[in-house]
Amino acid sequence: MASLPPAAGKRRPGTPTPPEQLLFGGRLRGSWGWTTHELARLNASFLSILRQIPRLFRHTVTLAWSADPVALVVVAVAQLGQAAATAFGLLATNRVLVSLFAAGPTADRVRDALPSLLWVAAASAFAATLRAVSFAAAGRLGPKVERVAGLSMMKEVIRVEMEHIERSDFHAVLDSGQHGQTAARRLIEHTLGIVEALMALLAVSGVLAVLHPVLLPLLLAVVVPKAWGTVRAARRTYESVQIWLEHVRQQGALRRLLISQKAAPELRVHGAGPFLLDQFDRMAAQAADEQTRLAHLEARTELTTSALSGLTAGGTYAVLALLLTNGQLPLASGATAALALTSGTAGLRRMVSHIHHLYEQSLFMNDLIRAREEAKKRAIPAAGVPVPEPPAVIEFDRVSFRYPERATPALDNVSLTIRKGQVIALVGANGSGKTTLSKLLAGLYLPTSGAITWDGTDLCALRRDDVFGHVALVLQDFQRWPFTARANVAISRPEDIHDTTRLDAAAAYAGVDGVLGELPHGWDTLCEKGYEGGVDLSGGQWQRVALARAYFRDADILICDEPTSSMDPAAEIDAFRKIRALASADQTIVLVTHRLHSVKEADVIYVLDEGRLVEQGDFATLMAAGAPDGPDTEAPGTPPDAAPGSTPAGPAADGPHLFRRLFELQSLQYRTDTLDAVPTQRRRTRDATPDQSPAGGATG
Ligand SMILES: Nc1ncnc2c1ncn2[C@@H]1O[C@H](COP(=O)(O)OP(=O)(O)OP(=O)(O)O)[C@@H](O)[C@H]1O
Repeated sequence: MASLPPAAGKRRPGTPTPPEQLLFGGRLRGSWGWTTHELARLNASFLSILRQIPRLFRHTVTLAWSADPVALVVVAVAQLGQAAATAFGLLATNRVLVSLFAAGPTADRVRDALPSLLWVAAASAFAATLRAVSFAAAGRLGPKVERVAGLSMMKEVIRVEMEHIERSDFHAVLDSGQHGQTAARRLIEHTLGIVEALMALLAVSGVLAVLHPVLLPLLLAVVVPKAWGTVRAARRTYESVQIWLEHVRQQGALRRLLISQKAAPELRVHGAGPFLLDQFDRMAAQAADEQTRLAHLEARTELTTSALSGLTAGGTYAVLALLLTNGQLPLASGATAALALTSGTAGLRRMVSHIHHLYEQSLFMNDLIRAREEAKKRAIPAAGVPVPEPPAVIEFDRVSFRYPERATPALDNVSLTIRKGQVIALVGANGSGKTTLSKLLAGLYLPTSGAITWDGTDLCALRRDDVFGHVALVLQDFQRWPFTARANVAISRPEDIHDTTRLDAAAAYAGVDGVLGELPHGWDTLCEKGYEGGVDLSGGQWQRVALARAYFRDADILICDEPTSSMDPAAEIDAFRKIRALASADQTIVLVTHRLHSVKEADVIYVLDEGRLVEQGDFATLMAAGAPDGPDTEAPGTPPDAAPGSTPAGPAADGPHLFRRLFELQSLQYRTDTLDAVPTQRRRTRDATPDQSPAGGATG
């Protein structure tokens, strides 16, 4: 293992360490919106934080009220009661001391002090009971606030238009918002902490004011150095956390990779394991150095603040002594004041710390609110024209679509028609726009220009939930839900999740019944390796599960995007046969595929090229187009200079009559592969029997 780098020392923001630069190209900032808090937190002074307290306080109370008003009232009453009990307890303590310090025999003095002592005990028991009540109510409030805050955001997020979900700027806002969920709970904790400390402080201040007015500023004098120390240490820690944030993130990424199942083969065979471990070790050493640096600084600050605190406390007690010797304060009151000062300074210290944390958490909470509001603005409209029946005709009229942050359109002026019960095939080279077209058809995206109509009504005007209700999807990058087999299939129609008869039918349809039947817990087996009882499926088996899921949805329009790319040839033929069979049951099938042999039976094949629709027709028409003796069907998008009906010397994947060319290319490839396989086979046979080969005979 390579030697470790020298101690990291204090690191300037924005300077990546060598492993960060080597593996991640610098800092791993991504587009996480919450990184914007770095500056906010580093630049905010304690005074500016203090100024925001009323607003934060209002916000927290509103949130808590919406989560559990009863618990909030209980906490408030209990805290007021605690403050009153503390003040009463201190005054009763004062009376105890007055009795004890009075003249006369000790037995009499103790007897005199006894009733006040009982009041002290009662006040302390009352305060303890209220503390427990407040603690229990706050414990009830915290999770509820977290739930309300989280739900309020997620409820909006799951309805955001796809187009916005894919925008990096909006994603950053969502990412920030996620941190606000736990922040909501902490916000409550710190607000309650501040209230509790404030109440205690008010009680103590009241008592001190009653004893002697000069004692109040003394209370502040003791706590100021500690408050300064707390804020300084907290700010230093934040600064360090923020500056080293990416470092920690990268370390986390490396740690996950080192134990990842997916990375395991390359970690071993390519020797990536030791290399990454070395980088990880360097990063860990740098992080440890930073911790050491912080600990040293903290010790220094602690020493300084303790010294200052000691000095101010000394001064305070000197003033107290002066008051006592001058006779301005009775001895008993002096003792009570000492007790009150101790408890007051502890309360003040707690308050300073809570205020700082409250501010920090409020930044995250603000993000949650922003994410919620932004999501609401970008939501799929809930209203629209109802779509009770599946459409007889879906039309694309000069539809173009451009992804956000992309310069060129993914679909360019596409016009086509899909009729109920048809099998439609979308074909074309990689990136030609097939998946995009099928997502527009499903209502996931709306056209940038042009219109998609369902029986004459513009898709944009339809109630989108109804549109989705008529569609089932098997996407190329379908979700492998880390749930049970049951949930994986039934998630397309969750209301029927317990309908095992329908589940079995879906599994049989997709040809995955055998595999699922052998799972250790049947339908309730977890399809996620790495957890107890969890299993993993092969790529082809997962694809069948996705197909079963689409079947289980029982929708009128089935869109299958490369549904068989991981299946073996027999499974693929079987899957296509079954998918096509659905069309005869009045379902409309849209098949996106590169396997051109499997679209022979499609009613219409639409051929896309760089976002444009360049050909359309059934298989026979498309194959005949441009053939030497075939019809001279000029395809949409055929370049004007291309000679109609001309046949190039060999198959090529572009130019006019694209479908025929692609098909011939695939057939030729298949024939070449088959022919290549023969000599290979012969070679293998020959190698296996050297004695029959000439070489084998010569050496034998
Ligand atoms: N989510 C996205 N954001 C930005 N651009 C995208 C997105 N999805 C696709 N594209 C771009 O849009 C174009 C069309 O992509 P699309 O996935 O529709 O093609 P495709 O024909 O389905 O390709 P393939 O055969 O490889 O699946 C491509 O240039 C692609 O890079």
